[in-house]
Amino acid sequence: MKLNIETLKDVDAWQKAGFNLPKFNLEQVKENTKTNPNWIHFGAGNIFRGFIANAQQNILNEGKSNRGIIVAEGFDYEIIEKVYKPYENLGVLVTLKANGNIEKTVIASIVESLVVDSKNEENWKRLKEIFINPSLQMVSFTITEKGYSLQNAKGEYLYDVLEDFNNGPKNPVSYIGKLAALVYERFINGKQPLALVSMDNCSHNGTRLYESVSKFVKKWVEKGLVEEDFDSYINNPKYVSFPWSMIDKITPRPDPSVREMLKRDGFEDVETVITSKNTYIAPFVNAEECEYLVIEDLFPNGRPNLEESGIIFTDRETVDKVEKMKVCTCLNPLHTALAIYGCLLGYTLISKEMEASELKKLVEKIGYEEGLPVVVDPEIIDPKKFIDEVINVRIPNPFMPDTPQRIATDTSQKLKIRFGETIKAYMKREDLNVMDLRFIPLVLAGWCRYLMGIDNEGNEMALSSDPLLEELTPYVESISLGDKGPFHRQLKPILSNAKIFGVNLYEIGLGEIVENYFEELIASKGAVRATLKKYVYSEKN
Ligand SMILES: NC(=O)C1=CN([C@@H]2O[C@H](COP(=O)(O)OP(=O)(O)OC[C@H]3O[C@@H](n4cnc5c(N)ncnc54)[C@H](O)[C@@H]3O)[C@@H](O)[C@H]2O)C=CC1
Ligand SMILES: O=P(O)(O)OC[C@H]1O[C@](O)(CO)[C@@H](O)[C@@H]1O
Repeated sequence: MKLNIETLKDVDAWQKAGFNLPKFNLEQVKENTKTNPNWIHFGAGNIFRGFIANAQQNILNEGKSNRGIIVAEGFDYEIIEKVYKPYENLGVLVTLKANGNIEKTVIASIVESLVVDSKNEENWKRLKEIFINPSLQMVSFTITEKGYSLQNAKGEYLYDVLEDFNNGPKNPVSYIGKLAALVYERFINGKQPLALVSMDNCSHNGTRLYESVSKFVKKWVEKGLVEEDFDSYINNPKYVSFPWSMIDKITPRPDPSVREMLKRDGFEDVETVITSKNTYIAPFVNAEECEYLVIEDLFPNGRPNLEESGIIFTDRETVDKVEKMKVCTCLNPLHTALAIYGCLLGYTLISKEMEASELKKLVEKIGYEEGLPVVVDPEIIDPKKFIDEVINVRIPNPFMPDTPQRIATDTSQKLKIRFGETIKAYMKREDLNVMDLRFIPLVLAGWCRYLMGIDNEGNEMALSSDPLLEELTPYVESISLGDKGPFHRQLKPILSNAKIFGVNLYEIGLGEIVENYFEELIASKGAVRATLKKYVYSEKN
């Protein structure tokens, strides 16, 4: 079976092969969207197809909407050329459920795909047409955290950004410059309202997007390249809003095992493309079943009725709390603990780690015993239920091809939020004592052990990319398995760095505890697992 609109007409063949098909009139929805678009999404990658487009498809299937989504790709044009156009914007979502069931759904809610390239006359003209249409309500984004940056790591403006600052909205080349130019079109064509909704995984994402867009607006106004009022338009939420959101659905890259399964089911269009910009994308997406999307309800021109597909609309404070609940306590600290110890113990699947009772116990201790007492409770989602689902359903899902090595990427940037917030909360609370924390320090010691680049068996181990590796690994490189402590001299520069942990661990008394764990973790080959077992099963704990 090939993936295109024509083959979908052979309903029997698809259904026999176990695929769910769209239950709406594709041509009609396409036509409605063309004339009255209400939603355009920037970032044509996996999470968009695996979560967001599926949400709209559910609503269309139930007859509760008559319009689809237009997708726009402004960074990696190859995605559109190789994975959207050849399949007429269709895709297959493979949902890998924790009970082993696999659901295959043909997604047809994306009705048009465009490259955001001001040199591509046809697409640029169409984008302008969409942006000036009063019916447009929402522009959403999944463009990674990098997508919002106007500067490089040294804090210098990128070349494309500087070009656009100087040239104004005429022929923009930078990502946010192109977006700002399209919003300007809307401004000069009737000042219609609009919501720009970041759905990326960064804290306070709406503000991140606002800051980038408003930088362009300010520069252009300063240089007299746009009407002065454009600034007030962008800064008035009655016209343009930048809601915050929290998104959660583990969506790994297209996996070879899923590709083989689809092939066996007779689906022919399975090849993964690795684009020259390093996007891993295929006509199918594989993802877990569980998903959360919580969006601040701030839509000056109305919004798509996504609540019909389980998406939660609420106030900004609640979005913030949900994000903190997930990132500081209920999901990401557990992920990072499994990433560090998983790499050290030679695992290549997160789910496999959960079969080792000492690792499962470790995350239970971190989540339930150390995290939950200080969790930020968003009220709309019960933290205990959320963490139960993470520990019992999501992370152990044996069908999810997710790896500790992927999650170990950039650990130095993640520890502050994932563990530092809990440490700080213990320090603030009178009824809690930071010195009672045992398992968070064990993870931090595990990370110092990880930085040695030697696994539990004493073999060299590749470290996942991280901007601080070059700075930190030299501190521990002279240490060998079996060395005796103290290791204060070597570990102090790491453990005292408040930029990494959110606090100087020595100042609060945890530095020495981490050092002691570290000494046990390097005692011999096999000491990593032995130390874990010793502490997670100890009576005291
Ligand atoms: N995959 C996942 O499990 C989850 C992803 N997310 C969020 O979605 C983002 C994208 O994830 P996927 O779609 O799965 O990744 P992907 O690799 O499939 O697609 C990445 C998308 O971002 C664009 N992009 C990459 N670098 C860019 C840049 N410098 N400027 C502008 N656009 C750029 C690409 O062109 C592509 O559209 C993540 O970074 C995260 O913020 C959120 C929750 C889960
Ligand atoms: O540790 P990282 O790299 O942020 O990845 C965490 C994973 O879990 C999630 O937070 C789940 O939504 C995803 O963003 C990602 O797949």
